[in-house]
Amino acid sequence: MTNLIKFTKMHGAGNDYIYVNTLKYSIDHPEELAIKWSKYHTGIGSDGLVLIGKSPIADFSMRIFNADGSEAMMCGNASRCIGKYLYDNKITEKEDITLDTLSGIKHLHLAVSGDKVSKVTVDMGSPKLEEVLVNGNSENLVSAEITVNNQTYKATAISMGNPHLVIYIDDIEKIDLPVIGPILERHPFFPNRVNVEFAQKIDNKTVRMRVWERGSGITMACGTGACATAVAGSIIGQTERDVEIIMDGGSLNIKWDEQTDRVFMTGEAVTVFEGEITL
Ligand SMILES: N[C@H](CCC[C@H](N)C(=O)O)C(=O)O
Repeated sequence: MTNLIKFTKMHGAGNDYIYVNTLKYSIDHPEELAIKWSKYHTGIGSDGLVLIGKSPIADFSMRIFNADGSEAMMCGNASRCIGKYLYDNKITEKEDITLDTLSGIKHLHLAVSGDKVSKVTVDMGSPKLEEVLVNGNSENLVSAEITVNNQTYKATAISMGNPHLVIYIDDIEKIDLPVIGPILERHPFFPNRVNVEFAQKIDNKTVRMRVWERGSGITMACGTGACATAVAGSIIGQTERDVEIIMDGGSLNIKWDEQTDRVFMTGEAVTVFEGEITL
């Protein structure tokens, strides 16, 4: 029996995922499908697979699988796209939605124009300094030295529900991301691997950032990575708390609220196409 699954390809600032509504189509081996469907030549082509589902504690749930099949705890760009998916497809009429994720419940606020969502703001919660393992001891990295390929960088490790290593440098063009990204992703400090962001301050409110994502490699953008970049920039005194993060595929506004300690991410969400694929 063939089993046809309807999917939607969406992106946020160029970070593209395949979205499946599991309220209608059940998916029991997402790890395998994320690998197969993410391939650009033989699959649909994406940075990973996102499952939208129901939740006993929130309006909806999100699960996200990287292109290598590993499951991520949180995804900023996917959470915005889910807001658009739910509203544009008339699955909800709410403009404020709660989303159950592996890193807790996130709140989405939709900006609607006509009958479609144009932008989404996500309350990404409070950032934490990510604990890393240095010589067997748990430590925080704040502008701390990390050496790869005989080059020493100043790095800050932040958790936005998932782990990020943010490195501010003077000239982002000098970084050979395909070479250094995978080495840092698997640096011994991070036994569970890490998402890697290289950032260059343009001014106090603007940062250029490129990302190597754990499990997916170079992506055009990363929502949690943009949040981590803004938080790290503010902690090490490079930037203000309200910044524009410019990535290869577009930019996101990140506000780290002083009163509540919560990070708010705002940006676009775009539907690219819909299709059907056989399981
Ligand atoms: N692209 C996502 C993050 C995926 C994170 C994933 N690569 C991991 O933590 O393993 C974002 O927009 O936040």
